[in-house]
Parts: sequence; structure tokens; C-alpha cells
Amino acid sequence: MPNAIHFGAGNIGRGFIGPLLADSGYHVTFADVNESLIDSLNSHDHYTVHILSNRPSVTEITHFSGVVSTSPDLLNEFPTVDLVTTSVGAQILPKIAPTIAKGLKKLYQERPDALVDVIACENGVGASEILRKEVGKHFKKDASPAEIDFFDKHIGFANCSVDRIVPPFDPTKSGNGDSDKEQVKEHELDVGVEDFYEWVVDQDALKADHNIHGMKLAKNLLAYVERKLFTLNTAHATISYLGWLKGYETVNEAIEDKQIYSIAKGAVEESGRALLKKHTIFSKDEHERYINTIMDRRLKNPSVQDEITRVCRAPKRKLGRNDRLVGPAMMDYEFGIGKPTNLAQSIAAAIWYSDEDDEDAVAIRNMVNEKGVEAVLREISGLKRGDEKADQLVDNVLEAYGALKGELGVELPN
Ligand SMILES: NC(=O)C1=CN([C@@H]2O[C@H](COP(=O)(O)OP(=O)(O)OC[C@H]3O[C@@H](n4cnc5c(N)ncnc54)[C@H](O)[C@@H]3O)[C@@H](O)[C@H]2O)C=CC1
Ligand SMILES: O=P(O)(O)OC[C@H]1O[C@](O)(CO)[C@@H](O)[C@@H]1O
Repeated sequence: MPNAIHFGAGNIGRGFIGPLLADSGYHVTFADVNESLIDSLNSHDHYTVHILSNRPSVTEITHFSGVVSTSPDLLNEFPTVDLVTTSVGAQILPKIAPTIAKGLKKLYQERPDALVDVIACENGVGASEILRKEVGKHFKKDASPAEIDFFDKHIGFANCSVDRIVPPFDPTKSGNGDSDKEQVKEHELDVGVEDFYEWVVDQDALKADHNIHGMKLAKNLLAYVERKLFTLNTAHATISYLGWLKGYETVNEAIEDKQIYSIAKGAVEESGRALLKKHTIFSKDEHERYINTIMDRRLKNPSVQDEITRVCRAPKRKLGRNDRLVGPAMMDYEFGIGKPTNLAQSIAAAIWYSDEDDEDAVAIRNMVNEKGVEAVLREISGLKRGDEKADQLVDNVLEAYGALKGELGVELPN
């Protein structure tokens, strides 16, 4: 039986990547900092994935175990590993890199001919490449030439696009209550997932053939990553930041607000125009269908009750230069599309987001109060002063920021 180590036994780990690996015959060792989650994984021989749709169904997941990611026991899993995957959050990758480096050294000692791939299943452009650099720094420190050769030639780091909405699972909110197949949560490992999924992996970066059902291989990986991040995530984030300002609690509530729907649709149309110019593998018709499926089917799925605060989480990351809001807005300028007014409203709403429980949001509000909105765009979003296109976006967002209160007709936080 092939072996996978998956870092992060959260929603995507248990609800998406873990199940695909298990279904393909892998034993999955989940590695997580959460000790009680690991105890639970080790004291159950199965858990259930609930498909949240108007035709609900369930799949039972078996052949897994857990190990605390800070425990030395994790290193003992590496000599037999075939694939390492992660879904811990892009910002956590540098923290797990030293462990992966140590584990790969142990693998080299016991199986110097092994070919192993590492796939970071995180929202963001080039997550596996970022992980490769971090792991490489640790692995190559004090490494022998043979070890360095092993790292460079035997370990693949393949970027991927990972797309499935997996909110925290609460069967009482799944919207399927009147169905014959009412979702019943058996224990805390159970997850609820939307029926749609897409996992696209860079085929040129893989060192081995892993034969995983549901893993799509592609050459133009950046195109798939940007299409997903700059459409699904752009719409999701836009709906959620505006929804939060208008007092909604769930994505379903916010998307029914006509004003919010229209800004979110406008935002993905603005990003779509640039995406089609940059990535010519997608046709206009295909992309229109892609947008409509996201806006009118996936994000409106009544069986998925997703909290707005979950989708808004970590706004510093989401306001990053290459992330879901600033990334497509800059692409519009770079491809001569014109002023992305809807994206600018979305960026402005993200800057206004002020959930006291979100440390990024608190930091952004503090920065706004101390240095002004422009500092956020320059320092957090990396829009460099003197770069003509970046300066245009800054002006566009400043205008949207000032007008948002009137546009939405709501009181905004300080
Ligand atoms: N939930 C979703 O719908 C989707 C999430 N993603 C991406 O997947 C990644 C994971 O997201 P979720 O599963 O929703 O988050 P989550 O919070 O449910 O799971 C993350 C898991 O990582 C663990 N973790 C944190 N630090 C760790 C460390 N240092 N070592 C080992 N484990 C650690 C946490 O304890 C938690 O169990 C993120 O990058 C997210 O952007 C991508 C597509 C969809
Ligand atoms: O996981 P992120 O990047 O914080 O984004 C919020 C949510 O939006 C989604 O992209 C879609 O649900 C998930 O990937 C994610 O949980």
C-alpha cells in the first residue's frame, strides 16, 4: 500500500485531499499540531465525508492514522513515504519546512533511490515552490553533495490549484434537514463538503506517477491557479467583505443582496477579461460558464452554510500583491483592460474589515488609523510608489474607500 503524509488534518485535509488519497489506495498519515485531533484520528477507524447538496450522500474514509507534527515519531513515517501533501495555510508552510527537511534526510538514509513528491494544497500562487525553497534551505544546510543531489533530483515540489468549499461542518446548518438522508454528524472527524471539486497539479514538476483518482495533471499550472484564485476566491472574498460590512453572517445571505452580487459579478468579470488575455488556453465561452457555475451554483448552494468570518480570515494575506483582490486588479492594468472599479470596491471593503477576533484585521485597522489607507496598499499589498500601474490602482482604491459608506448605505467601523 503506498503511503502519504498529509500536514494539516483540517477541513481540506480530511474533506478533500485525504479522501482522494485514501480512495486511491493510500494509507494517509495526518500530521497536525492539534493533539486532540490526532488522538481522535488514532482512536477511530473511519470517519464520514458528507456531500452537501440537494442530493446528499456520504463516503466513509478508512486507512488513516495521525501523528502530532511536532513529535519525533513523525520522522519515522518518512522512510516509507511516497507522497507528502499539505493543507495547513500558506503562511504556515515555513513552520513545517524544517520537519519536512529532516524527514527527507531520513528518507535518503533508508531509500536513496526513492522518488517522492511534495504538493502544497494551499490557496495562493506557487505554494509548493515556496515550500521547496523553505525546505531546501534547511535540507541543504550541512548536507553532503550526495544529499543535495538527492533533494534536487529525487524530490518533486509540484504547484497545484485546490478547489473545493469545505466549511466547518455543522449538520444542523447543512440545509438538508428535510431530506430523507438527513446529515448526522457521528464524531468530530466528520466533514461536510460541496459536491464540486478540482485538484490540478503541475505534471512537469512531479517525479513519480501517483495514480490518484481526482487529481488532474496539467502543464499550464499558473493558468489554473490564477483562474481559480482570481474567480472563485475573488468572488467569495468580495461577497464576504461587503457582506460583513452590511451585517450578514453567512455567504448565502450576502450573495442574495443584489448590490453585493452585482459588485462580486463585476469583480470576476474584471478579473476574467485579464485572465483570458494572459492565459489563452481558456475560451471566452468556457470562462463565462466557469464564472456562472461559481456565482449561481456553487456560492449559492443552500446546503453549504459558510460563515463570512471564515472566508474573510487573514485579510493581510488576501490583500497581498498576488492574491485574489490586488492580483487581478493589477492584471487589468497590466493587460490594458482599464479601471477595475468593482475590484477596487472589494479591496476597499477588505481594508474596512474589522473583526476584533482576526489579528490581521486588527493590524490593518491600526495601520489605517496610524498611517492612513495608502500605507496598507503600499506596505501590505506591495503596490510600489512610482510604479505607474500600482499608483493607478492605489488612486482607484482610495476613491472607492472614501465612497464605500455612501455606496453601501451603512455605518462603517472606525
Ligand atoms: N476550506 C476550504 O474550503 C479550502 C481551503 N483551502 C486552503 O487549504 C488550506 C487549509 O485550509 P482549511 O483546511 O480550511 O483550514 P483548517 O483550519 O480547517 O485546517 C488547517 C489545519 O492545519 C493545522 N495546522 C496549523 N498549523 C500547523 C502546523 N504548524 N503543523 C501541522 N498542522 C498545522 C491546524 O491545526 C488545522 O487542523 C488553506 O491554505 C486554505 O486556503 C483551499 C481550498 C478550499
Ligand atoms: O482559505 P482562504 O484562502 O482563507 O480563503 C477562504 C475560503 O475560500 C475558499 O477558497 C473557498 O471556500 C476556501 O478555499 C477558503 O477556505
